[in-house]
Amino acid sequence: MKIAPSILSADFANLERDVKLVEAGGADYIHVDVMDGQFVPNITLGPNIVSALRPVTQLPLDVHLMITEPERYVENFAKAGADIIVVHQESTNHLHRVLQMIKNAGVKSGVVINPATPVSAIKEVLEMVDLVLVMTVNPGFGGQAFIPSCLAKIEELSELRQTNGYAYEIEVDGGIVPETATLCAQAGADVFVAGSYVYNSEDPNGQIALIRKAIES
Ligand SMILES: O=C(CO)[C@@H](O)[C@H](O)COP(=O)(O)O
Ligand SMILES: [Fe+2]
Repeated sequence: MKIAPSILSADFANLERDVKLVEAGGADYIHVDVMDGQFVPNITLGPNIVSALRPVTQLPLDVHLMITEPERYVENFAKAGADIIVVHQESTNHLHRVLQMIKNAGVKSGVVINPATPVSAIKEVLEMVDLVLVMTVNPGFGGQAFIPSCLAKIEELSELRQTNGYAYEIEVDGGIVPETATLCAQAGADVFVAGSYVYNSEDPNGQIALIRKAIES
């Protein structure tokens, strides 16, 4: 079970401090939300922030691309120091090609589906990815409420993994707090992204410990 704090809710004027803080508190990945103002109605950061963060942490950088036609930028993010690059099924006409590009760049690849997208839409690429991300909110913003209908997709992905011997991790992102993390863990999730729950607190590492307790109990 892994916890991936999302820096979307960190203090952008103190990113180094906020990344080092959660690393010391037992985070497993640093989740980096990249938004382009087109695929989603918000703009965040680009490869230059990933390269600035690379030397400040030993943790894998889990880069969630919410951008149209990610094939235009995956190589830039790989060069910047991303360890895992995750692309939306809905963002490209060439999902297989972009996943191959990520692999060829020497980086782990992930595919992500929005709440309205079924698992069947990514069936053909499940054997080639290292991670499948199930959005449990509509992408674009932190602090939204968890959408319970997404749990069935986590169960489906968990069953498909077991039946076919696939190797992907199942990550969940959006509205993760101890209660929803427990439901996702029961459904088969392994990686838990949490932004506002961790960073909108006086004690981010206390919040990480509470999620850890919920998913490991
Ligand atoms: O990808 C996204 C939002 O699009 C996330 O990674 C958010 O950062 C999650 O925020 P919380 O729901 O945990 O506040
Ligand atoms: Fe994300």
